[in-house]
Amino acid sequence: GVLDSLDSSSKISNGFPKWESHTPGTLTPAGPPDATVPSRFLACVSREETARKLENIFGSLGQLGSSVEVFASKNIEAVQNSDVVLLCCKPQIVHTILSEPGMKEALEGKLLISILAGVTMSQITNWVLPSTRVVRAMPNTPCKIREGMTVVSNLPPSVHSETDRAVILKIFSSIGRCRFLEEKHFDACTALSGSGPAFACIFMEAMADGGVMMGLPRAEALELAAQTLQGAARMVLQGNTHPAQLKDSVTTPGGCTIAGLLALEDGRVRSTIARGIQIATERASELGQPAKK
Ligand SMILES: NC(=O)C1=CN([C@@H]2O[C@H](COP(=O)(O)OP(=O)(O)OC[C@H]3O[C@@H](n4cnc5c(N)ncnc54)[C@H](OP(=O)(O)O)[C@@H]3O)[C@@H](O)[C@H]2O)C=CC1
Ligand SMILES: O=C(O)[C@@H]1CCC=N1
Repeated sequence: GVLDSLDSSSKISNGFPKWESHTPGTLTPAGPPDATVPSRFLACVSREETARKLENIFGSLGQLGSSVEVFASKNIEAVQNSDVVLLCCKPQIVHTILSEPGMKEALEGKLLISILAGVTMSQITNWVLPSTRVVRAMPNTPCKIREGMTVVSNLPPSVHSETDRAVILKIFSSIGRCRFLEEKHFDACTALSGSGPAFACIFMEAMADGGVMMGLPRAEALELAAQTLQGAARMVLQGNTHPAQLKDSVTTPGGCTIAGLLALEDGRVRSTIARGIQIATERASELGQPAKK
């Protein structure tokens, strides 16, 4: 089911929020119609060429794909015909898009969800009319296979209805996990889960390289590395197990795991990774902001 109990007030034990088991759903309604499940999707791009590409992709998706209409350079028309608008352009051009003549009016009274890194709610709120309900979300690329992690900014009850919350959860928990957090954490979330797949892939590639160095064929080395990372991650998420516990349970006294762990620690692996998140967070905070002189 959806993770609607996972707001910032969820209980923490042993450093872990209490996770509910979560099977990502789909946006295709089963049973009676549900007002919180979008039934029509309008995808906006700027170029005809991209529009054709998207049409081919959606065309190959069968029933779900056929509910998507692609618009090239027709943002106003698409927004006029929508209840919920997902803003997914590059941070540098958001102001241009929101300043298109007629855009403010087209967005009046609507839910506007921005996935832009670094662009704050207050910036977006300043570019739209007061009746537009602005929300920030930070998804990541595993959303493509419904294994995403999306963080959504907390919804103040004075602005958002239960329907907004339900719509947001339907959208993002259909493509992975979804959690609400305060906006002040967004740059860190952008670095950790938004950029995180890239960091995880570097680690995965390095593990595979180590296997190749020791004579494993490349393809098998990569399979072993990827499935091992997936398995460890699932043990953490499904078992509410702390990574340190998992690590200790693999580590036989005097065995090979501790030998490998010490070599990694000599390379300052943990502080290097943690600093990577710190630097990416700092960079995220600069995106969508005026360039410093
Ligand atoms: N990549 C990631 O993992 C994540 C990215 N984000 C955020 O998502 C956003 C998009 O990033 P990314 O997907 O990499 O960027 P892309 O360049 O791949 O996508 C941007 C899209 O915006 C369209 N576009 C550009 N100008 C306009 C316009 N004037 N009107 C309508 N559509 C337009 C482009 O269409 P066309 O190709 O036709 O020009 C393109 O389809 C960024 O703000 C980023 O911060 C957030 C979370 C994760
Ligand atoms: O690198 C970026 O700016 C975007 C935001 C999060 C992931 N990619």
